[in-house]
Amino acid sequence: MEKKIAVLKGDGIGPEVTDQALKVLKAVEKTFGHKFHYTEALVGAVAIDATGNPFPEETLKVCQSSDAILFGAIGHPKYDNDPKAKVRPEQGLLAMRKALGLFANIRPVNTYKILENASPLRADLVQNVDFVVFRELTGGIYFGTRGRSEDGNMAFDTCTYTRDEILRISKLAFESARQRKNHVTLVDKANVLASSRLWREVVKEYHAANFADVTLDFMFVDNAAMKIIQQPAFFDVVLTENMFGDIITDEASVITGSMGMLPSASVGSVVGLYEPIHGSYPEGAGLNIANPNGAILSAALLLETSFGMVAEAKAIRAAVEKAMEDGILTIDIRREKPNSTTEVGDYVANLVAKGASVVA
Ligand SMILES: NC(=O)C1=CN([C@@H]2O[C@H](COP(=O)(O)OP(=O)(O)OC[C@H]3O[C@@H](n4cnc5c(N)ncnc54)[C@H](O)[C@@H]3O)[C@@H](O)[C@H]2O)C=CC1
Ligand SMILES: CC(C)CC(=O)C(=O)O
Ligand SMILES: [Mg+2]
Repeated sequence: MEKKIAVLKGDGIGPEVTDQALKVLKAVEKTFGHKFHYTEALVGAVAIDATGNPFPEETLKVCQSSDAILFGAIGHPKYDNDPKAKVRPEQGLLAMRKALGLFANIRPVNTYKILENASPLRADLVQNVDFVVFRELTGGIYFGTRGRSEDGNMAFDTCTYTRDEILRISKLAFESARQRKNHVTLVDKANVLASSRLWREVVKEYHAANFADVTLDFMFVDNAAMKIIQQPAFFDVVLTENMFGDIITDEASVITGSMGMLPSASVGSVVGLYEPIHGSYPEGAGLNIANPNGAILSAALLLETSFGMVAEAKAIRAAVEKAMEDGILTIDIRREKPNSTTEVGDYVANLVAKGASVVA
């Protein structure tokens, strides 16, 4: 049966990188004999401009009636630079995650031999880095009560978590560890925060009762930020709350050579959403310079996770790697004679179109 994909390109470089992922999905359709149906919908600043709402009802409906969602990025400097803006693109992103129940954001961090020299870290530290961050996505400080005093001199944000919110993502992280190196690190700030102490308590109990065969350790987030640079190969599965996961995955992305390389899958009970971890990179928008690999690899995650198309996902990943080995690299990776966003998309799509056997 024809699979339905909602396409939410968003703002800035979002449309440019999503277009490359779409090219690659179309190549998959051809090569593997599938038929996908794409429906575009608005989110972010473009949605505010068109409707006044960063996540319009119509977009929610499109998402709910799709089998998977491909998302670009949102965000625009006209809102970033206006602290008094009443409606912001980011509200659309958060509303979408909440409305679709996307409680787990899964961000794989793996390095490529060909990119070892693009990393700010020494090659010996980068080798064999392969970990995955399970970031809680619909709780914590991004969703807590916030406010500002009437005189404007005080502001607050609150971080809350419930036992159930911690349990459901912990289950996914431990299950993933069993398929990997059997090692989970809970990253928190339990020496200071009550919410982190609840995370520790719940994860410890849950581990002992259900996943005692998995190695579990605990690390304060400031230490984790250091360890990701000092010894990134230490990590296998990182389990953490919303804001810590947001911050440490941007940090981790540069180990691979560029922020533009990392894909992610957001899952819950309704429909999966797939997006590169980066934002709308406004300075790069319209210049055809952004690295589309994070978006393309997000399409691979979509096929694998939402459609169970493992060979197709493998073909995309192999094509991305082969393109880089063939020297097809955007300016974030190679400053001399870089390739454009569209050149990378065309090259990867071509490799996939040449046939699964060529690249798999
Ligand atoms: N999921 C989303 O839609 C996200 C949206 N944002 C929004 O994006 C806007 C810009 O935020 P920033 O903090 O500048 O984060 P950003 O992720 O957009 O860009 C940070 C830096 O990363 C690099 N970069 C990002 N994507 C790249 C790509 N595909 N290829 C090459 N280099 C890339 C660029 O050097 C850029 O200056 C803001 O409005 C922010 O709120 C930020 C993060 C996530
Ligand atoms: C609006 C932010 C929470 C988006 C972000 O930085 C992310 O999801 O990585
Ligand atoms: Mg982020």
